[in-house]
Amino acid sequence: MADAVKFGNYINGEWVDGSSGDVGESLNPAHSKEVVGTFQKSTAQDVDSAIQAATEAQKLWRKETGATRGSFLYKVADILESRIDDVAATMTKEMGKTLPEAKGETARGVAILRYYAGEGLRKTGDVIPSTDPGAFMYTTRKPLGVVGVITPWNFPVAIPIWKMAPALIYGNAVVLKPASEASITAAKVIECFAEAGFPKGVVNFITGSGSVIGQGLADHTHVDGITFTGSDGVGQQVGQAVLARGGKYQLEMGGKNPVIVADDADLDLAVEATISGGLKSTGQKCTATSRVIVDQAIYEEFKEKLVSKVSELKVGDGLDADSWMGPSVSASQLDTVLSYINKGKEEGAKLIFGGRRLEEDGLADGYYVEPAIFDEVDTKMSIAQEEIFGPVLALIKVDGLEEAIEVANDTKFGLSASIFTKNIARMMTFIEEVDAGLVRVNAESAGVELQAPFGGMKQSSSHSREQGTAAIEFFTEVKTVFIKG
Ligand SMILES: NC(=O)C1=CN([C@@H]2O[C@H](COP(=O)(O)OP(=O)(O)OC[C@H]3O[C@@H](n4cnc5c(N)ncnc54)[C@H](OP(=O)(O)O)[C@@H]3O)[C@@H](O)[C@H]2O)C=CC1
Ligand SMILES: O=C(O)CCC(=O)C(=O)O
Repeated sequence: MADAVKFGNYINGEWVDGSSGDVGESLNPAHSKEVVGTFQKSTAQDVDSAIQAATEAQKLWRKETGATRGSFLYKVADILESRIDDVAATMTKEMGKTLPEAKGETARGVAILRYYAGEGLRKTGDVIPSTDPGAFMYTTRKPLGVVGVITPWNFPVAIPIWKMAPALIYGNAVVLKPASEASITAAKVIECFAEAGFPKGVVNFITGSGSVIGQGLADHTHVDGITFTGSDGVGQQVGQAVLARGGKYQLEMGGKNPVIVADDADLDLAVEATISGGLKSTGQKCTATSRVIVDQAIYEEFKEKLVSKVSELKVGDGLDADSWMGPSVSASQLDTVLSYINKGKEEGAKLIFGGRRLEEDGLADGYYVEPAIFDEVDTKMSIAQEEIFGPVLALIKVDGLEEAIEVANDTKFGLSASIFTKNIARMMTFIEEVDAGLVRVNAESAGVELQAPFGGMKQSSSHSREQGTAAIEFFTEVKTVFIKG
C-alpha cells in the first residue's frame, strides 16, 4: 500500500473527493494483494455536479475555434508523451497487460490526440447546390453538448482518448466514467488533460460503480450523448436507457472473432497471427481471435505448429521483461475464463493444450491462466459462441471456404474477422461474405488503426463507427442551411 496513489474525481477543474467519503482499491492482478491506488466511490450527487459543470462549460467551449480546441489536445499529447513510462507501468500494474503492450497503447493515445487536434482545422460541412438560383445551401455541424464516456479496463488509455478527443474537438464537454478495474490509469490520463489547462468543466472525471455512475450518466437528461465500450449486456442496458429519454448513444461491445486458415495459407504466418491476435493482452480484446476455422486439408499440420509455438510462451508478471502474457485482469475474469474452459470440456470439445490456473513459480497470488487450445470444437458450443475474454482458442475443422464463412458468420457478433490465403478470388469472396466491421486479410484479427473507422456488425455495436473521420458522425449533428439573399 506504501506506493499506492489516491485520486479524487476531477470536476469543474478541481480534484475533489466524492460525497460518500468512501474509496475503492484498485489491485494488481499480478500480485493480488498489492494496491495500485485508490479511487472515489462516487454517488449520484457527484454525477450531478460533474454534469452541471460540463453543461456550463460547454456553452463557451463550443464557441471556441477548432484551432483553439485543437491546441489543448496538442498539449495533452505532449504531456502524455512525456509520461509514457509512468502511465504504461501503472497500466501494467493495474490491469496486467505486458509493459511493451502498455507502452504501445499509451503511444497510440498520444497519436490519437494529435490526429484529433488536427481535425480542428478540417472541414465540417459541404456546399450543396440549391435548386433556387438565388440561394446558398450548405451543411454545418453542431456539437451534441455534454457527452458521457463509459469505458472498459482493457484499453484504459486508448479507449477513453479515442472517445474524449473527438468529443472535445467538435465542441462537446465530457464526463468520463472509467472502468473501476482501471481507474488509476485513467486518472493519470486525466491529469494530462488537467495540466493542459482546459477551461474548467470541459473535462470531468468521475469514478465509482458502473450501476451508479455509469447508469447515472445514461439516465441523466442533461447528458446529450453516451459513448460506451464494454460487455454486450451492459451496453444494451445503457443504449435502452439513453434511447428511452431521446438521447444519442454509441455502443461498442463484444466480439467472437474468427480467423479462417485456408488450405493454401502460409501456415507459419497464420500460426503467428493466431497467437498474437488470440493471446496478446491475455485474450482481453474485443477484437481478439477466439475461433480458428481451419481447412481439413491442413488442419493437423496447423494444429501441431500452433501447439508447439503456444507451448513456448512465457506467462508472468507483465512488468518482467521475459513475460509474453500477463494475468487476467481480476479474480472474476479468471473465474469466467476457467469456467468456460470447463464448459468446453463438458460440452465435448477436446482440450489439447493448457487451460490450467498457473500457481507455481511465484504466480500463486496472481490471476494467471495457461493459454488454452481446444480441438474438435463444434460451432454450437458455448466456447464457439460466447465472448470469453481470455486466452482460449477454439479450433474448428471445415471443408472448403464456403463452410468456413458459414461457420465464421454463425454467431451473434460481427466485430472483426481475418483470413489466411494466397488466392485473390478467395480473399474477395471472404471480404464480400463475412459479417464483420473489420475485415483483415493475411493479418491478425486485432489491429485497429486510429485513422480508420472502427466498429462491428450485428450485436457487436450499435451499428455506428468510432475513430478516424467516422467519429464526427456521433459527436456532432448536421445542420442543413439555406440562405436566400
Ligand atoms: N468489448 C470490449 O472491449 C469489452 C468487453 N468486455 C466484456 O465484458 C465482460 C465483463 O467486463 P466488465 O468490465 O465487467 O464490462 P462492463 O460492461 O461491466 O463494464 C464496462 C464499463 O461499463 C460500466 N458499467 C457497469 N455496469 C454499468 C451500468 N449498469 N450502466 C452503465 N455503466 C456500467 C463499468 O463500470 P465498472 O467497471 O465500475 O463496473 C465500465 O466502466 C468481459 O468479460 C468481456 O467479455 C469487457 C471489457 C471490454
Ligand atoms: O484491438 C484494438 O486495438 C482495440 C480493441 C478494442 O476496442 C477493445 O478490445 O475494446
